[in-house]
Amino acid sequence: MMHKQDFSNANLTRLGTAARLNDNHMAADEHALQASLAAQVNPVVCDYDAVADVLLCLRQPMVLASSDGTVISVNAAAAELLGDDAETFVGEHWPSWLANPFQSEYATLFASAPLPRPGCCMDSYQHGPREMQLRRADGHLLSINLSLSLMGGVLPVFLIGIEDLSAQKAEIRRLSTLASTDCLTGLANRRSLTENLERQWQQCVLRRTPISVLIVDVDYFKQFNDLYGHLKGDECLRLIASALSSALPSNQCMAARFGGEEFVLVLPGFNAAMAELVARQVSDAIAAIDVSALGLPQGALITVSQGIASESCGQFRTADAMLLSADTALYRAKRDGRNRIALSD
Ligand SMILES: Nc1nc2c(ncn2[C@@H]2O[C@H](COP(=O)(O)OP(=O)(O)OP(=O)(O)O)[C@@H](O)[C@H]2O)c(=O)[nH]1
Repeated sequence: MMHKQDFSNANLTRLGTAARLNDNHMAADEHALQASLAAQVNPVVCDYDAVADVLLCLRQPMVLASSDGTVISVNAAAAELLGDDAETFVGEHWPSWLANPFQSEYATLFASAPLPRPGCCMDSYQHGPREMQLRRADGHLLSINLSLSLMGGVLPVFLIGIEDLSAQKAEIRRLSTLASTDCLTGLANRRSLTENLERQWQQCVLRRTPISVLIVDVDYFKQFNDLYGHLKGDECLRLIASALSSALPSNQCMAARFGGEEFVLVLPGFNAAMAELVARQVSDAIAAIDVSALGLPQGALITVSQGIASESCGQFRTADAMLLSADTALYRAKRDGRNRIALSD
């Protein structure tokens, strides 16, 4: 994975020594470039020995690299993050640790020129945290923030600060799942439904493809609760949710809990006839629920009523209008006796 450079000073973790050795071989124009660089960055000549010592003491993952990107020193925290002993990484070209596009960006920046190139934007060489991915020694990708600091002086070096973002990312994922999921059934919640429906609506209108919504409402659910108790009612809603998921015809379609004992299916690309077929599959999946698994007597029935509305040639001006029309159709299905499917006019 790592691109090892022939770094002849690899064992010279004392930067002062490295600086002196390199300094002897430096061409006159490189001196000139360094001088101009030092003037831009920090005119004070750095004590590299002290820098290296401080770096090793820091608890934050830090790497010290020469101006061509070769790693000179890795502290214990950085080694742990990279996934191997610190010495393993000395001599490597640090941009090779990164996933693209940052690997290419930094590799180009640091590979050819022994110094930061004159005229190149200084922000490329020193910047605050930038989010990217780093490949650990075991191949796993890690989300990180990388900060780059250029220390100008006799021999410019780079301090690379790394912050592991995995825990933060995992927490964001957890919270975002919580914010979009209905906690009882595990389906998408109403907030997520509203966002998804609006997005799908916009896309379908733009592509001139149909879109349908299906509202599914459990019949006589108050009676169910009264007869078998609220907890059984909760279990029943979970089984219904799983039946709805199983009836979804594609990954683009979504099942959500609208509220109470009401659910909505969003069917992008589906016209009225196709949506009706899905509604029939929903009825079949609900009829197939094993009531004995709920501890209900044989013969106990769970049924749903469904209302469908479809947009294919400008019937509705908004997604909400389509949803309202599906609700009106659902009301008709209830009024006409329940356990049936009604299409909007
Ligand atoms: N167990 C349980 N019951 C719920 C939940 N949310 C809503 N309900 C119940 O669902 C029932 C809905 O009753 P109604 O609106 O009268 O509807 P219904 O009895 O299904 O009658 P129709 O829809 O006309 O067939 C109420 O008794 C609510 O308490 C829930 O999360 N769990």
